[in-house]
Amino acid sequence: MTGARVELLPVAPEGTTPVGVMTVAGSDSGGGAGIQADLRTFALLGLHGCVAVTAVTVQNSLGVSGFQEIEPDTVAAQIRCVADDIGIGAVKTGMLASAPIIDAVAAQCRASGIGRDAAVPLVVDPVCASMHGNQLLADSALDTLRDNLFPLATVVSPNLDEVRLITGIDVVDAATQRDAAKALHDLGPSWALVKGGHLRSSDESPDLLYDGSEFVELTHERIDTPHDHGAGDTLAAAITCALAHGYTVPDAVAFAKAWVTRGLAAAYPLGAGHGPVNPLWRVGDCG
Ligand SMILES: Nc1ncnc2c1ncn2[C@@H]1O[C@H](COP(=O)(O)OP(=O)(O)O)[C@@H](O)[C@H]1O
Ligand SMILES: Cc1ncc(COP(=O)(O)OP(=O)(O)O)c(N)n1
Repeated sequence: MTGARVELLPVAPEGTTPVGVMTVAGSDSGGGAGIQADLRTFALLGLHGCVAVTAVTVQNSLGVSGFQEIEPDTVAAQIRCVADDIGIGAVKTGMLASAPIIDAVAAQCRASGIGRDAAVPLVVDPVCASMHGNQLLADSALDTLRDNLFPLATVVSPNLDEVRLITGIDVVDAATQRDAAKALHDLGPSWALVKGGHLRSSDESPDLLYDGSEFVELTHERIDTPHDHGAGDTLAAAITCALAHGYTVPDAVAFAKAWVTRGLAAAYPLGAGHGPVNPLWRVGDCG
């Protein structure tokens, strides 16, 4: 399957330093989601990707069979040492696993000038579970996520399962998607993005962005594929790249939506389960 042409981000000339971005997320041993998906998108969009590992998952195309968390101080130290030396244009969070890790990340973001009211935009993708339903965030961490991290975010990007856990709203149509965007925005981020990938009732995959006054509807045709592992990570990683290049949030999300749709059109089977969204089409495009 081939996809539509996608607008790309500026690439630094050889030998010059690309714009830097950071992901604060878990490792996926199967390479489909988490840090591995983020770094693929960062690299293929021409950015320098830095990493703060929060957890190491034992995962393949069939699901997550376990994970080991990283010490909260070590997570914060990774952010600090990168921010102090390399500098970053935007930061994304993914799997944060526990309340102590969220607290450490939020405190370090405040200290390093990362967040909605600071110089460096923060994209919070509130990963709660894998696509197979394996839990990736402790239940006890939901309050911490809502109270300590959401108010720091430039944009939050939950899927519909995460919306239900965070706001209690069951999104089933455009009206409830708006209700959810308002409830998420009330938690403090500059923008709330309610992803509609799990709304399977139409030929489209409608996402809704809201900043407290303006709703922006972003929709693309639904790609008919079971290989959508890492779609949320890929979208949030591309938003992060575009923000680092100075895009506004609506423009960054529109760019990222086109990027993830193209990756879904190029998705490939892997193992016995769900294959990943595939930004590797870019490699062929370059050749
Ligand atoms: N089959 C699909 N076709 C087109 N876009 C999709 C499809 N599935 C998901 N998306 C898009 O991919 C992004 C991630 O979507 P979603 O599946 O809702 O989140 P998550 O991967 O976090 O569960 C969103 O922009 C969504 O609209
Ligand atoms: C380490 C890690 N981070 C995030 C995820 C979530 O990805 P996925 O299972 O594809 O679910 P979506 O959020 O994309 O629906 C993961 N599995 N592992």
